[in-house]
Amino acid sequence: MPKRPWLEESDKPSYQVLKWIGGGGFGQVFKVLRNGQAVACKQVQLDNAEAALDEYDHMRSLRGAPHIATLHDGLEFNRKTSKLSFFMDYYRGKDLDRQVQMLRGAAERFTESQIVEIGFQIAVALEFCHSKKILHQDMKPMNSKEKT
Ligand SMILES: Nc1ncnc2c1ncn2[C@@H]1O[C@H](COP(=O)(O)OP(=O)(O)OP(=O)(O)O)[C@@H](O)[C@H]1O
Repeated sequence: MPKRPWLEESDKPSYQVLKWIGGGGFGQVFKVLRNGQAVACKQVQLDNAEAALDEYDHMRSLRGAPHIATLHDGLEFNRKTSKLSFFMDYYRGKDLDRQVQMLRGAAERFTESQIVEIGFQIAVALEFCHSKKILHQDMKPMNSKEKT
């Protein structure tokens, strides 16, 4: 397990899972209650520890970036489940993929000004990443959420 000074090892998580949000091959995202606050928790298996630590480091350097979820302090490794967890601001609402599906189902579409606003926000966020020499590499509608 690669060492990081801020890595906390424990048998007992510091949070309570409220619901599963989604996930891909690499990790799963949950809405959790931590320190009395609802936050998003990304959980990754130990096999993907290097990638998870990289994502954590990148998110640390993106703190304060416009339109990017802010990372919270604390990276936890649970010895019992062999899972790494890190935390960020939780965004309610549907991801862009789901919104498009719903609009399509109702034979509707985003308006031109909505498309411009969404595209602009994504471009601003990516520009910030690039200014920190970070490439997203997995930009897709499912990874974009509406701020409600
Ligand atoms: N901070 C957050 N608040 C609310 N929902 C989130 C947050 N971060 C991610 N999600 C949602 O959780 C789901 C999974 O996110 P994740 O970033 O793990 O996606 P992925 O890229 O598909 O997975 P992987 O990185 O494992 O390939 C997506 O639907 C995403 O919109």
